[in-house]
Amino acid sequence: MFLTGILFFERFEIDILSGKKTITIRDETEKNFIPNTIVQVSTYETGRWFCEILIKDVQPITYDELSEFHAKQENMTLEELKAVIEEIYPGVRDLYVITYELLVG
Ligand SMILES: CC(=O)Nc1ccn([C@@H]2O[C@H](CO)[C@@H](O)[C@H]2O)c(=O)n1
Repeated sequence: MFLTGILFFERFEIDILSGKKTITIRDETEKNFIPNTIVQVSTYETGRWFCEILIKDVQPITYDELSEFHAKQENMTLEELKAVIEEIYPGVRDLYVITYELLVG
């Protein structure tokens, strides 16, 4: 089955709603998003809904392939992005870049 909802840490909500953060990087448990489908977005902490996104693309990537290009789309430096991913997914090297467009905020 494909995924129709996604959770984000509250600390990223403002960046998502302002359009500064246009990708998320997830592990294989969250790779089953389908391009051109709408996904409901809620906070990880309390499950509070805060927007809808349109999935544009899902592409596999390894941790070592992450670049300034991805960091810019996360509104972070590459060092910050790698630290965040290492914190959320310690030791995971096979990841997925999910590109999305904000629909309702
Ligand atoms: C709530 C939960 O289960 N998982 C995640 C996993 C990732 N992310 C964010 O995606 C980007 C790359 O990983 C970074 O901006 C992360 O902080 C998130 O907000 N929540």
